[in-house]
Amino acid sequence: MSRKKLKKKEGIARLFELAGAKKRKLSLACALAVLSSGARITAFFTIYGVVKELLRSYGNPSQINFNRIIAYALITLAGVILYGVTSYLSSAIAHTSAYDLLYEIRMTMMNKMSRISSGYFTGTTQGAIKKIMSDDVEEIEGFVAHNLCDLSAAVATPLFTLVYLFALDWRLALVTLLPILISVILLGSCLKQKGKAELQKEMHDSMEKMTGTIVEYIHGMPVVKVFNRSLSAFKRYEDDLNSFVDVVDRTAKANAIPMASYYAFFGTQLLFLLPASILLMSKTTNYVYFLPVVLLFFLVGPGLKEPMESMMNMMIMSNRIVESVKRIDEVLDQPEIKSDGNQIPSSYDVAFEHVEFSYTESAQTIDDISFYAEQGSINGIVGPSGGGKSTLAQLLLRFYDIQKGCIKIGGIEIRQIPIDHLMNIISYVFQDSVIFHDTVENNIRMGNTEASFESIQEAAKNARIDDVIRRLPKGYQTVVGEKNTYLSGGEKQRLAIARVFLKDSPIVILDEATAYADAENEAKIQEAFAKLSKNKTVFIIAHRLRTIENAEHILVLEQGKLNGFGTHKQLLNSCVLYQNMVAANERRDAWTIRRKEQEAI
Ligand SMILES: Nc1ncnc2c1ncn2[C@@H]1O[C@H](COP(=O)(O)OP(=O)(O)OP(=O)(O)O)[C@@H](O)[C@H]1O
Repeated sequence: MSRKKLKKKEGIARLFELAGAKKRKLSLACALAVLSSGARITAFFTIYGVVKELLRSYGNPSQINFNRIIAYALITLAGVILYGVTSYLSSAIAHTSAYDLLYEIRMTMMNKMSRISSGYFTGTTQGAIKKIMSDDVEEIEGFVAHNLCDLSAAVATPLFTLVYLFALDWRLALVTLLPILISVILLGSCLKQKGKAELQKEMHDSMEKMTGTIVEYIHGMPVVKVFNRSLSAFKRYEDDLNSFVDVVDRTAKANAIPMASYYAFFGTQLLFLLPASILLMSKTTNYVYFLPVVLLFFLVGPGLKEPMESMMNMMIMSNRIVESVKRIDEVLDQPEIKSDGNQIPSSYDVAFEHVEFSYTESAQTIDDISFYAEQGSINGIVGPSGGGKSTLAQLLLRFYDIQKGCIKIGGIEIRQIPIDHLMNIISYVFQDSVIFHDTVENNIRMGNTEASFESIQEAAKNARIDDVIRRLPKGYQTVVGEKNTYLSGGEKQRLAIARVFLKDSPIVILDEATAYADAENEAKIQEAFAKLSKNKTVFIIAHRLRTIENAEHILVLEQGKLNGFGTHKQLLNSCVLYQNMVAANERRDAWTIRRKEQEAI
């Protein structure tokens, strides 16, 4: 499917496109629904045939053609059976297709999200994505499972009926159609009303905002509790809820008059049919032909109300899913991080050449940075908070694309390296390691899905976490976060280091965590990391300068600029900022020692 082609389609047409290979199944369900609607109305016409036959032989029963009546009875029976079978099959296929579609859309979106720039996933978009992935996709699933086939049937039933009625008597058919036409025009004007699409969009925006606030409220619950801000945090949710109620209220008001007139006209066929039939009857000479026709119109005319009504409801529903499909497309249309070439580096030295990057137009986060790190070297990145350390490291992984300069690995510009390969040759241990709600084994296996259990254990031993895992209730099969099996921050980081051992990539980035700085854990992380660093190009974002004293190079970053570059010794002689940082570190260590001495007295 070409993206160009996808962009042109909207609503139901786009839904079929999203269904991919499953769209044939979906079309089959709709075709069966149309067939079932045809079968459903057969009885009306066979009854008409029987009445006509009986009237033709009125006063002379011997003239009745019983074979014809039996044929009508058999057609009616066949219609009933066909209706039962086709409507069952249509509903069953629609339900399975709906779940297939749900799966397809969610997988396409998950896939897409793994290729979108990290810059897209800010606080606000997280709530929106949650709404799209759950609410909008569910709405589409509901529409496909319950409404799409009904819509096909609702269109087909009145269509079949009207064609037949026109064939019988075009004048009465026109009279039957008149109130329906008036209602449809009223409803059409209601749906196409100026500002209707905006109102629909406003409703979705408002729901998105509400979901975002709930997600943020739940994520921030510990902070809310500690600062006793439950009421004010809840107030924001209440405000969002109120604006949602306001949009719903305005939508209801905008619909009130057209919808009321629509319902008033709908189903008034008898009002029109009665005078028209009396008029036509007064002019006919052939009662035997005309009476069953009038009877059929009286029988079928008001019956048109039900399928037409569901058709209108379906149209309103399909109008709603247009917005849901649009929102899914907004995510699917996000630009992807793509590689411009297919070059594979054969060595793993890293070079930054006049690199510039900013998140926003107002501030330069990385400002003209150049440095060279040899293959197998250990490189510390230090500097005041907010200086751009994490950003610099993330640029190597193309979490964001730089605006000026270039970054090379093994002499190849990283844009020229296939993105999957780039991810394979770099490992990143984040400050706050993300551990998934899964077994410990599977959490480590993320580093290499093909790995044997023995190599997973080996990686855990190297990361100094094997003993902790063994103490868990089910060892490596324990699901993290379930039944009170939690890991501490430091343990989580060691589990993340185990992943990196298993991945065994030639370039490693460690974002050192300050939060888990107890002596025992720090020593364990250092031990694990020293082992991991052998023969790899390593970047350590360090908060404790001790960690990187022996590094080949230390980059000192301040407000996005490279303030100093060299070894610990070189920087002590040449970089004032580094000297100050070392002095501050020493004061902190001395204070810690003094405090320990006081505690010991
Ligand atoms: N996703 C983002 N969008 C906009 N600005 C951001 C984003 N992430 C970071 N920044 C800003 O970029 C600057 C550098 O942040 P970065 O996290 O790289 O600094 P850091 O040196 O790693 O800080 P710390 O030592 O506190 O972790 C900061 O001013 C920060 O506010």
